[in-house]
Amino acid sequence: MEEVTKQHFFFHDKPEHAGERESCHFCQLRAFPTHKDIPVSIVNSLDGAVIPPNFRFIDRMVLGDGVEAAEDSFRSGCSCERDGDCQFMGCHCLADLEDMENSSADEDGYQDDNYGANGHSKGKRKAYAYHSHGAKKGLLRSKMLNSKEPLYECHAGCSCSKDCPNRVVERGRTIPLQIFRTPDRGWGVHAQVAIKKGQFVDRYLGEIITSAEADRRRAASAISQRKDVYLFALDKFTNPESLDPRLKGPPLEVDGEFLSGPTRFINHSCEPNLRIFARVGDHADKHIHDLALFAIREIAAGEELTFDYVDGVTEDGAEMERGNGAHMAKCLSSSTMDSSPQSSSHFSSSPPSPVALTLRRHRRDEERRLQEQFSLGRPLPSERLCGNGDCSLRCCCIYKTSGIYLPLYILDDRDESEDGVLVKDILTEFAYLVTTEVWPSIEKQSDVLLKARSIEAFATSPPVRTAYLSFRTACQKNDFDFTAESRLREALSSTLPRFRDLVTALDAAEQDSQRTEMLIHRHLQPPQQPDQTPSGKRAQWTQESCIMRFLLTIELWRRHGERRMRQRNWAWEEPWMVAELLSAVLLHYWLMDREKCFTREPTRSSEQCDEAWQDWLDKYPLLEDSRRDERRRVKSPDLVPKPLGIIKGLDLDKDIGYVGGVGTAARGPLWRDSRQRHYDGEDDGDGLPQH
Ligand SMILES: C[S@@+](CC[C@H](N)C(=O)[O-])C[C@H]1O[C@@H](n2cnc3c(N)ncnc32)[C@H](O)[C@@H]1O
Repeated sequence: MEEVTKQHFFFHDKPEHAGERESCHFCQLRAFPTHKDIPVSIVNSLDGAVIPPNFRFIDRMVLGDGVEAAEDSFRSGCSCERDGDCQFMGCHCLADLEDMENSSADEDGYQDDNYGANGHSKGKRKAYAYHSHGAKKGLLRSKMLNSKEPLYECHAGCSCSKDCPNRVVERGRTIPLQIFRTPDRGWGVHAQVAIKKGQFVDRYLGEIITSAEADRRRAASAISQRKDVYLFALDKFTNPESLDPRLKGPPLEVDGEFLSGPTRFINHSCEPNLRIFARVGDHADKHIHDLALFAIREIAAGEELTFDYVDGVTEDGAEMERGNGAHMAKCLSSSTMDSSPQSSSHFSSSPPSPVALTLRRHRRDEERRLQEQFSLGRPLPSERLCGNGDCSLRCCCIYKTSGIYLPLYILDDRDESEDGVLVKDILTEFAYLVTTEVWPSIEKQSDVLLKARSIEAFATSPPVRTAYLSFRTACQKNDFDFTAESRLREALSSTLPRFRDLVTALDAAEQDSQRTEMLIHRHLQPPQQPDQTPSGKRAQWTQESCIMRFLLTIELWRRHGERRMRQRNWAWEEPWMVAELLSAVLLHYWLMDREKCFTREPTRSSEQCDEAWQDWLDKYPLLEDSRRDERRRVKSPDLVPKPLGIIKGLDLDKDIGYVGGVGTAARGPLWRDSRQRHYDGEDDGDGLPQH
């Protein structure tokens, strides 16, 4: 404290610091209630520069004209009985969190208290972002540090106490900070105490202004590029499809140039030690979310604090893995490197504002690209499997591949299977053989190719991959033993009749949205099983319900694609055919998985999902409504699959994969029955073979 006061006098003593005396930044800082215990100090031992006289320190966000917080009637908080309950999925504040289905442990070796070593749930699922006990208590978990997920915290509207473990940002800065004069980059910030990896440092404060006002200020600024480094868009939840008009965009921005806290003086680095996170308290205020800075590694006392102003987004719009060499090269090349010996090599010597401008452009391009994806058949994030856009059930949100419902993993193809067979050939061959099995009546080779191509497009699409990962996770969590192929075949074969009936029921309910929604919800969720609980029931997955969920999920996606003319060849005529084909897809994925054809990549950002969609849309362009166009497109060389049998050395039925249909163990696949009936001229009434 004493030292801080000396620095204060150091400033004020000299005549050239008259400006500081007049605006007295230090008086402002001293006025903060926290100043005694966790002061912010200002020190300049290099030159006569003072903090700009028109700058004012603030300790909370200031709402500019036209910016409003949510009305009280929209506010809500959790009603957890004990503070400890605010760490679990049941806490209302965590309701928007991605379901950490696959994530009971993170790379810190962190394991949920309520999960056994094998990851089986013993009770409630822990979901909040911070470590809850031990030396790391209150620090952000590594899983979060590496992600771009927002932080959802408890807040004033909650029933928990101020000591609730999920109020880290709300409790505020705990580290004394010092604004100091750097030799080459104006002011910078350091702490005279060590900071732990995952520790909250402070919020980036400023005036929250409308996007129009931000544009006006940019234009008015003599050097508008410079202005950009103080403006941060609050766009974490911006979504053109949002039902909330405040989140549709363009987003509000925080201007820290004239009103801000000490973090406004933190410089940019390509090798930062801090990262900025969106933090939400009351969900009604997502449009004015906080920007919270956390340490992403251990920081020594006195080390300058820095963050990457563009956080890994490069000029060409790609998001690169942090710490990766390419990211570093791009980050550095976007500004001139200062090679002077006294400056550390990771600081660029010129302001990174051109990158910030590029980022803005990149965001606009990104939005355009997304709109194009939606127009080509990617489902809108607002679409739900059950068809009700207001439905908030997690199971209905598989199309939402950004924000809080970003899948935790992406299923990617390896180049080769364990036995050295090209994975892309396996999928192409699968689609081709299924086509010739199921539709033997298609005679023209070009029509067979077209049909096969559409089956391949369906089977390799992102929603089918996501559904398979959920299936696999559920099987593992519930100890369903499908290690023997025969077991999965048996389970599939006994599920088929019910699934076929469900498809028939969905067809019948086509005009009745309520009944459709009810049918879908019933089959996407675990069924209720008798139990000792007070209600006498407990939701519990069974083998059959897991299979039903997979089949129904991809069936709804098939219907979606068909409706949107994504692939009109996804019209598969009859319920039994749908049931058989979708079962064949599941069995095929399972077999390919067993042969190590896939990798499971942790999702780092929504851009990764966008990429997966883009790859798929590029590979399977939208078929136009006219046959003529389909033919023309399918003739393009990269669209024509290899003709049957030319994939040398690959015999799917024997080596890997599966094309034979599921049906019943005794009678074989349903399509064989149907073909038989077709040849015999037989008709068994409903056109369905009996199981
Ligand atoms: C948000 S301010 C940071 C505080 C600033 N140094 C100051 O004195 O006010 C951003 C400005 O700091 C400077 N700056 C930040 N990081 C820099 C870096 N790595 N190299 C050079 N200048 C940097 C640029 O002038 C930039 O416009």
